[in-house]
Amino acid sequence: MLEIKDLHKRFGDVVALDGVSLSAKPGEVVGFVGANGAGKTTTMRIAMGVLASDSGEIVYNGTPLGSKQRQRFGYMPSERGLYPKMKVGEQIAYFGELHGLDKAAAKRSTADLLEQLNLTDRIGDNVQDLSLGNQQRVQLAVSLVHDPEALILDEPFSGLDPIAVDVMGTALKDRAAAGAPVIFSSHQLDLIERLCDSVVIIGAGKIIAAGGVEDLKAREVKELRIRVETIEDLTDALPGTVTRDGDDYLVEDGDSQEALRIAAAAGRVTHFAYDQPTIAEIFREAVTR
Ligand SMILES: Nc1ncnc2c1ncn2[C@@H]1O[C@H](COP(=O)(O)OP(=O)(O)OP(=O)(O)O)[C@@H](O)[C@H]1O
Repeated sequence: MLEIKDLHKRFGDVVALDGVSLSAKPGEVVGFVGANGAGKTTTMRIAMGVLASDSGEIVYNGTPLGSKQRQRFGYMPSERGLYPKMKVGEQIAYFGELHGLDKAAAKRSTADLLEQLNLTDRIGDNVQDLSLGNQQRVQLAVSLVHDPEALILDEPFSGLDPIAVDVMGTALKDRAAAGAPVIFSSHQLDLIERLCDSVVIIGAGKIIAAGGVEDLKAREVKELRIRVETIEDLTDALPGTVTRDGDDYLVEDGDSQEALRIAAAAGRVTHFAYDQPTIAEIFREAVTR
């Protein structure tokens, strides 16, 4: 388990982090979201030892995270960090060796990743000759080449086309399925909803909401949505405050069993469930609270 505990960080007068804590269990994919300047990059840099905190600690499997263990982590920094004039294959293998793989293992892992990321035919190209999206795939390969125990990725999906998003998403899910805790930041909340087990929302250096994706959604259920095959208008008949959304009835503050009885008496009920908010709605609600 990777635990980021009570981080504080100032840059001069700017309080960047004011008691930030979050954690990821083995196999858990955690989405880290927040407005621009909220503190995501600062948190991830501190977790990876690139930046020192003023206070707080990073704990991995019960003990403070040391540099040797960090070497076994995979990290995608926001500023990226590829050598533009180095060939794709050589570059990925080079980073593998830097993280402790022998030459043969680094080569093998590079070939596997290039295939997984649909980059095999670019193996001999200089990184600078690739599109930005493909450079990002190489960056992901660099962070995965040593079969990392944990992943910390700063906006790995920014600027990717939908196919590349799927490739990247699958790569992250595979790594989590192999037992790695995965934390990544993103502004693409639909992706967070699709890929993550948990979400942590940061606002102005503080955690403002956190929890399992399903739990967060269930906690803030909205209206009861009813679809019924009938030519009758049930707006006045249904209990509580009733509004229409297309052919659907949205019932707020009404007794659900009574609503079901009335709907079923009018016709065949084809949908009867509480609407759940999207992660994007939960985020907007949390940051404006
Ligand atoms: N090196 C630095 N020097 C001074 N201030 C900094 C530095 N790095 C970050 N900050 C400030 O710390 C705060 C948090 O920034 P951070 O980059 O962590 O936010 P973020 O959530 O990653 O934002 P974004 O979504 O825009 O990438 C901001 O107010 C930022 O201006």
